[in-house]
Amino acid sequence: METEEILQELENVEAEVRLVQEQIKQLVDRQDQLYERQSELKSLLEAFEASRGSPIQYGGSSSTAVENWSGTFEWDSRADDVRLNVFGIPAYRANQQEIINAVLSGRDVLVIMAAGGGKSLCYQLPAVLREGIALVVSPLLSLIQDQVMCLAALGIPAHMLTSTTSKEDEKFIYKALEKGEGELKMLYVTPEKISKSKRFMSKLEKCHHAGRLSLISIDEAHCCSQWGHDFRPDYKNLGILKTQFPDVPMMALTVREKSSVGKVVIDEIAKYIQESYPNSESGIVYCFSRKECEQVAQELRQRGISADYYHADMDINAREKVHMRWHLVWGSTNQMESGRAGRDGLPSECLLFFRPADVPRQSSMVFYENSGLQNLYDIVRYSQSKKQCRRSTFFRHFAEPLQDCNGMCDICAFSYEVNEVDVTRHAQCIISLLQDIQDNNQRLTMLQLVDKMKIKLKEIDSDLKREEIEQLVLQLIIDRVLSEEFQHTAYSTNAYVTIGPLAKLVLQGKKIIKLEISSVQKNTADNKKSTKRSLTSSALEFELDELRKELASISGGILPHSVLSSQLIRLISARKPSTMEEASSNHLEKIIGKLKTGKYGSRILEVISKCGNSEQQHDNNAVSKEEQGRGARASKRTKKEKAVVVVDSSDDSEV
Ligand SMILES: Nc1ncnc2c1ncn2[C@@H]1O[C@H](COP(=O)(O)OP(=O)(O)OP(=O)(O)O)[C@@H](O)[C@H]1O
Ligand SMILES: [Mg+2]
Repeated sequence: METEEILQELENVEAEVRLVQEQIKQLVDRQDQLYERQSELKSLLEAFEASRGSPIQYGGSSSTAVENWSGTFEWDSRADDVRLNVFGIPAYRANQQEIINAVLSGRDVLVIMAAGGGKSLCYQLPAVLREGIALVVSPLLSLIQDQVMCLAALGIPAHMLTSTTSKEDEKFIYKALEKGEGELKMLYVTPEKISKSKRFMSKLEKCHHAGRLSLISIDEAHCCSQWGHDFRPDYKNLGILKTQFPDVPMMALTVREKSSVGKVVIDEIAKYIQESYPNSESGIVYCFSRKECEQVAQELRQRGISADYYHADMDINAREKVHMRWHLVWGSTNQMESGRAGRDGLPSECLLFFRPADVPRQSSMVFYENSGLQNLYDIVRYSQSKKQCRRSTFFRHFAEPLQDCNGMCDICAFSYEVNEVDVTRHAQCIISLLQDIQDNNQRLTMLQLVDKMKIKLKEIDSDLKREEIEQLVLQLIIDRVLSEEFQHTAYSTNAYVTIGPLAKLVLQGKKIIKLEISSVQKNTADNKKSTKRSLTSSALEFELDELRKELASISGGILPHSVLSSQLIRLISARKPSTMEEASSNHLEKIIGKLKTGKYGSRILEVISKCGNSEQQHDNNAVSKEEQGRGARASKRTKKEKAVVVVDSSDDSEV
């Protein structure tokens, strides 16, 4: 062989070695990811077993014994006292007490709870009750600051050790860890601190060695998943904490995607059917998919409603059987054509359950249809509107002469108090966030964008609720400030949110964005009292909201919801306590606890009495509004004679 030939072949062989090495690296990475996903799925299964109370058999071994954490424990009264009188929280939400009991019993706990579900209390309350210092790992500075400020406002000595911590604070913290000097109950760090700072880890070891490390909590634990959009490499190294401190109870907390058929919606539908149609009238309910039909029909049967499902995948005999027995049938269809009820000309009722999170599911199915997206966005505008009479929208859409609605739609029948809130700066925030994401060649689905905005909006001191952020993103899409972009994968089509043609006008302040927010729950027509309460409470709620903003700024810049949560505002408005302490059964301390009563009680009572005086005024208005609404509803309800159709939408081909 000539030298050239040898050299040539050597070059080819080396090039191939490099290629094979690259492929091996990719396969090893892929293997890591798969191992990661495997352990995630196993822990999700265990959590699911725990929540169902029965082990799930699958390929791997699984036999999780589920202890009963909702029993009584020696710390119950202390925990109740701290929950009410320190955190100002009147009652536990679902699963919180069980989680807290498991942690206080020294167990490691994986908490999978919906966004806004109340995960923080699950580690903050045990931290207060246990001796020593609780360590909390959280991925975002803004989240850490928010929690440390809230805790400080409650008198709980909490500190953060991050890149922004001053030398002096750092010294104080290290002394508290190492020697137990100074007041430190909760220490918040970012995952980087654990994986990069040897000095910190040595202090933490000394703290543990002295028996002062009470609890370790990993918040936003989904950041350890390489599959998620929030993946944080430093989260992958947090396992070191369990290795180093095996006897310290450890919690990982994350957010479960809301189930495709929310339990809350099912409860609402069941309640509506049982209350509105108690005499077993028949009706049809349309769902988004065949799977949801089966799911929801089953859920309703569990609530005592005789329901069955009916869709194109069933064989003809099964369909025939269900059709003959028709009482309440779930049809699978698309949601957009709601309102097919009453085609026989008789009075009927139609209920459309709409939530913004449904839209990406729909848009990824219709985007390639001729004017599919436009039709969908028209329905979204119709569903989101809190001011536009629903029937007039239909008349206009079908170019029919406008007729008087006479209270036949919810907008005309119930008097919402709708505020048009200027959310231009929120919109600008969303656009710049998307700009950053796109500059990093990333993309966000609507729900991922909402998750990120929830955190970001706290920085601009906005307490827009999650559903209002979802509503805003949708409105920006409809107004072409944002757009949807679709990408096919092997299994599905994903809808992403990108910057739209009119974004620039918003950034330049040339386009104002307003959001319709109904500040008053629609006042049910059940009785004058509830109308009075809802109208009066709207004024009282508004005043209390103003008060919490004022008190928050006085108390050193904590966030308004740390002074009074929206739920506490609603409770106070509903109960209108007249005294602070035990003088009467309905006293403020019972609602917001000792600490908040001591700090804010007199101001709150002042606002209640001020609003109470103007209540008379509201009464008169409320009664007259109620009479009008009641009259309209009366005429509508008497008109309903026969079968009820509770329709989510319709598609003849499948029913
Ligand atoms: N049992 C309760 N009753 C009333 N309010 C509660 C309760 N538990 C928590 N909260 C309040 O609910 C709000 C959300 O709680 P928290 O921030 O802990 O939710 P989260 O589950 O961490 O949400 P996210 O997933 O968005 O981080 C807070 O204002 C908190 O004070
Ligand atoms: Mg949280």
